[in-house]
Amino acid sequence: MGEMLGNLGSVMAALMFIWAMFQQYFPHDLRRHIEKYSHRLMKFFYPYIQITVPEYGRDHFMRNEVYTAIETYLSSNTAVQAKRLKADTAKNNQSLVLTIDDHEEVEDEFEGVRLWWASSTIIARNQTFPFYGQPDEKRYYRLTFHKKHRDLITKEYLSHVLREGKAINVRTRQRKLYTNNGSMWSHVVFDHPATFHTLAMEAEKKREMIEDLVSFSKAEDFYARIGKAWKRGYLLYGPPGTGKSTMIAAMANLLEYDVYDLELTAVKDNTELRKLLIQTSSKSIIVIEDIDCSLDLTGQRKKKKENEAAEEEEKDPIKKQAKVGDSDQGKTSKVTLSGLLNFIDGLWSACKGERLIVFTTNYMEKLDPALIRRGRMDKHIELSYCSFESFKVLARNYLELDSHHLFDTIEGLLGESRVTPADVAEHLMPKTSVADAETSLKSLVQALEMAKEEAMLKAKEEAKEESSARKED
Ligand SMILES: Nc1ncnc2c1ncn2[C@@H]1O[C@H](COP(=O)(O)OP(=O)(O)OP(=O)(O)O)[C@@H](O)[C@H]1O
Ligand SMILES: [Mg+2]
Repeated sequence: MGEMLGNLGSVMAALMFIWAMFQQYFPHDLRRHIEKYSHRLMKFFYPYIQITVPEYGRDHFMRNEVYTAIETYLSSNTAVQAKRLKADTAKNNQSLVLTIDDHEEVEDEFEGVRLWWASSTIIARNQTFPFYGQPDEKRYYRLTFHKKHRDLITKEYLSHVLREGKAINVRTRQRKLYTNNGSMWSHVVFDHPATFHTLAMEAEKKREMIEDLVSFSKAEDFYARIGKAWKRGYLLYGPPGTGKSTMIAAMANLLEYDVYDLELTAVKDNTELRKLLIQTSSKSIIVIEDIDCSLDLTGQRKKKKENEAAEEEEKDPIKKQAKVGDSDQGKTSKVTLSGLLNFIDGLWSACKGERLIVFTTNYMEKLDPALIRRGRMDKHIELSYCSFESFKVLARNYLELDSHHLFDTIEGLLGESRVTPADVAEHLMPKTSVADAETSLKSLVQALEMAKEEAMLKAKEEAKEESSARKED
């Protein structure tokens, strides 16, 4: 079949050449007639249908998504048949990707129906200046199948190929960590090793979190049905060193999402912020760390003052006249909380695809109520001081220990002191190459005893201050 198609291909190429000559030298009407009859003739003798998928879309800038999906599908399903393959490395990756080479043909089968894929190129010259234009290589895939299977192939097979290709692309892609520099994102490969397995947190809380994330990632139809954008907001709060950033990495690893670490202080104004958010891709987590520090939370108060001033100006026509021209600049000079929230709730939701948005803070109480009101951030997650359960996760990670005679002492001490998982992790980290688990645990016990004493002293002082304040009253 392949050979037959190959011969047919050469005949077609010859015909095309003759046709090009005709186009140049024959009058328009005659050309149209010949075109019509040649197509009819083709239909009669040639029982196959061909579908062509070019590498680049009409705008020539964006690589055709369908082409990419087909390329991936063919590399993993049928490339073994091809005798000539193209080898390339995946972007930023060491692994080798094999795709079928130009003018190579492979066969595929779908529900008992055979079909053929060929990869080809055409050299197109710049038509306006044929002598000066650079030859422009256009690559495309051509699918050939018998016309009696038209419905099966165009409806079911093609969507099967796209689905498969896209799924493989998602599985094998290198994930990225984006950071913003003004209104531009730049990225590095995201390679954080944190997982929910290594995250020190109560098992029940962890399970709930994983379920929430996984069901979100699978809920495309649900979100479409209820008419809500496929987005979910998390607010992670807790003291420094309790694992907020670590949890974000674990979330990204669990769902295989990219991470956009949005530094709001580097964003000039709400317009720039919108630009950045629109550029984010689907399957990503947008992170704003320390939201209380990076946002102009006084925005509202400032605005109020501005409004009062504006009212005064309204009353005073001379002042109003003087202000004309610069009134707009003041309003957009900074990213404001309302700018951020309006965009997240509003227009940005129209961007296709799933996205998580995560805010972190050390001070829940400092946050503007507008930010934490229910329905805005879907989930509030507290990461707190190290519990015994969390400690056990760390002991397993760092020391490969499930039990030890010091565990009971540690459990008691953890209940009476406030240390973060980061502090605990520091003591479990082997300091020398000969350090053993016993030494690490002993150093942790010492640290916990000190923390307990400090906590007791602090509590005493606070009680003293309180009683003296009461006496003064
Ligand atoms: N819950 C945890 N599980 C595992 N490791 C943790 C946890 N919390 C902290 N750590 C360890 O402590 C280090 C610091 O934690 P992390 O950066 O996640 O804290 P954070 O809550 O983001 O702090 P900050 O508020 O200062 O940003 C991590 O690199 C990790 O090794
Ligand atoms: Mg952090």
